[in-house]
Amino acid sequence: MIELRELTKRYGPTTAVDRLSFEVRPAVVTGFLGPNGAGKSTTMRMMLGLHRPTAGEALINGRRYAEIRHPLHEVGAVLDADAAHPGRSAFTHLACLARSNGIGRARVEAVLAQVGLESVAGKRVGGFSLGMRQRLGIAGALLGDPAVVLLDEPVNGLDAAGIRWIRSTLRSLAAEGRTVLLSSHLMSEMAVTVDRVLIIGRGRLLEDTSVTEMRDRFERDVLVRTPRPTELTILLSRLGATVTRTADGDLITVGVDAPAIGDAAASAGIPIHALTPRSATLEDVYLQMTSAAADYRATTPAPPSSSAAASSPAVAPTKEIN
Ligand SMILES: Nc1ncnc2c1ncn2[C@@H]1O[C@H](COP(=O)(O)OP(=O)(O)OP(=O)(O)O)[C@@H](O)[C@H]1O
Repeated sequence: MIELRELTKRYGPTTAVDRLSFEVRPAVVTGFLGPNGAGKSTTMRMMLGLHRPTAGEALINGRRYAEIRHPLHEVGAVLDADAAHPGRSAFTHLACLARSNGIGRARVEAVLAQVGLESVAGKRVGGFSLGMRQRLGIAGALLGDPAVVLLDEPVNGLDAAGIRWIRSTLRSLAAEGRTVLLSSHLMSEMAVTVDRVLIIGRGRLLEDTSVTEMRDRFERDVLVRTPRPTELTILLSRLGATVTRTADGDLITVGVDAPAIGDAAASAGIPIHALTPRSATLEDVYLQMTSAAADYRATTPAPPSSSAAASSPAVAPTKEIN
C-alpha cells in the first residue's frame, strides 16, 4: 500500500507536485497518468526517497522510504531502463544488486527466469534491446520479492510484444497481492493495462477512479438519421431525451438508448435511416480532462474527422483546474 498525504514539491517558483493525496492499493494495477510535466516522476522520486518533499509525506506500507530498513524487500522500482552498466552482463548487474542487499545467487537466477532473460544472462547489457533492458530493470525490482512495485513509463518505446509482456507481468504481480503503480502520459497504453487510474495535471490530482467507472461515467449518445427529424425530436423529447441537431440534419440523442429510439420511431411510423450508439473513448476523456493542465500541447489542430469532438459525444471535465 502506498499513501500520499498532501505531498508537495516546489522547485523555486515551480510547484511540481501540489498537495497530492491518494492511496494505491494492493492486488490491483494502478496507472499514474498525466501529461508531460504533470509531476509523475517527481512524485515517484519522492515515494522512493530520492527527492525530499517540500511538504506532506509519501508512505510505503505505513513508513517513509528512509525509515525502511531493507528497502529492496519492500519496494522495487524501475525509474530508468538504462540504469544498468552497459559493460556488465545481466547476471553480474543483478548479482551486484543482490549482494549489496544480502540476497543470494538463487534469487538472481529465479528473477532472470521470471523475466525471460535466462538465455542471455551472460551477455553484456550494452547489446540489449530496450525491451530486454526493461525486463532487466523489472528483474532488479523483483529481486527482494517486494510487496510494492513502481515503474516510471515502463512501456515507453516498447514494441507491441514488449508492451504485451509488461502488461501480463504486471497483472500477475498484482494477482499475487502486490501493489503495482506505473506511470504513463498515454491513456491508450493504460486503458488495457491498469484497473485503476490516478490522473494528475500540474501536480494536482484530477481523478482517482477505476477504468470501468471512467468508461461508464461518460455520457453515451446515439446519432439518428431520419427524413422526419422534427417529428422524431418531439417524440424523443417526450421520452425524456435531450436532442440536438447537427449541421447535416442528424439528431444527437442523449438519455434514451438506441433500441428505445428504434421502437418509438417504429410505433409512430417514422422511418429511421441510421441509428448509431457512440461513446467517448478513454483517450478523449483523458485529453479533455488534462487539456487545461498540459504544459506542452501541439498547436496543429487534428483533422475534423478524427477529432474528439467530431467522433464522440461531448465529455465534460469533471474537476476545474486552477
Ligand atoms: N530538478 C528540477 N528542477 C526544477 N524543476 C523541475 C525539476 N524536476 C522537475 N521539474 C519541473 O517539475 C514539473 C514536473 O516534472 P516531472 O518530471 O515530475 O513531470 P512528469 O509528469 O514526470 O513529466 P514527463 O511525463 O514529461 O516525464 C515540470 O514542470 C518540471 O519542469
